[in-house]
Amino acid sequence: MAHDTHRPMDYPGNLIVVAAPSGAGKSSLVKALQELDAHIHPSISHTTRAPRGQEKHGREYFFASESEFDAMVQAQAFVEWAHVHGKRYGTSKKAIEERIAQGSDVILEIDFQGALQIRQAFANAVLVFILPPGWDELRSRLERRGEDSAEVIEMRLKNAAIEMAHVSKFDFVIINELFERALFDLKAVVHAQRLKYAAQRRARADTFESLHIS
Ligand SMILES: Nc1ncnc2c1ncn2[C@@H]1O[C@H](COP(=O)(O)OP(=O)(O)OP(=O)(O)O)[C@@H](O)[C@H]1O
Ligand SMILES: Nc1nc2c(ncn2[C@@H]2O[C@H](COP(=O)(O)O)[C@@H](O)[C@H]2O)c(=O)[nH]1
Repeated sequence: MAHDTHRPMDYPGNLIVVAAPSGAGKSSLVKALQELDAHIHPSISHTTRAPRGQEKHGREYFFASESEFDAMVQAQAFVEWAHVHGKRYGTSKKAIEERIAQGSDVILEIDFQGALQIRQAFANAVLVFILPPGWDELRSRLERRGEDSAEVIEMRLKNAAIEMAHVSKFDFVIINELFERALFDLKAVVHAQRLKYAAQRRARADTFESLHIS
């Protein structure tokens, strides 16, 4: 939906994409991961939904009006964007490109549509899907969180079934039943991604060196 640019991914930083049905626990896991790992930086998305609770502009999201969001779409400012739960959400180029170009790892918490757009633009991004242990638990997490109306919770549960139908397109699936276990699994994915691409970048550097190309 966002754009059709395909680029070779040769930035020194890694992109980690985490998608999940609303309430599965991705924000909680990503926050815990960031506390353990100073090299991971969050991508702050833009959204047309209203702030809830203690959310602050520029911290959880950049809250945008429909016309501001339209202007960004027109200006091709997004690497991906999608309609999610009746609102629009998007990742700006600014949110990620500078960081990965400087060698930082950036983590995106986005829906499956956005995740698949990121894969088109950044072939080396790793896509992780977080599953809740079951429907009843997903509902009770949304209810216990207490941030959304009953109507919004129903819509999010309905959309969860659509999201879950795309799980096979992801590189890794983590079941967030025991929080610490799921966090351990997410850390393992990040480490594996770093090792994989560090090795590839080294191999490429060696190849260039042996060909005397700098
Ligand atoms: N393993 C877990 N066991 C029990 N509760 C959990 C677990 N993981 C997260 N939660 C709780 O479930 C609720 C939803 O979690 P969270 O807000 O992280 O979900 P989310 O996937 O980021 O949702 P959204 O996409 O709507 O932002 C929160 O109240 C959180 O504390
Ligand atoms: N495609 C994108 N999806 C996004 C982005 N940021 C968040 N999201 C998705 O929205 C839902 C709902 O979030 P909430 O904060 O309103 O609960 C979330 O589950 C993500 O899947 C984005 O930049 N692009």
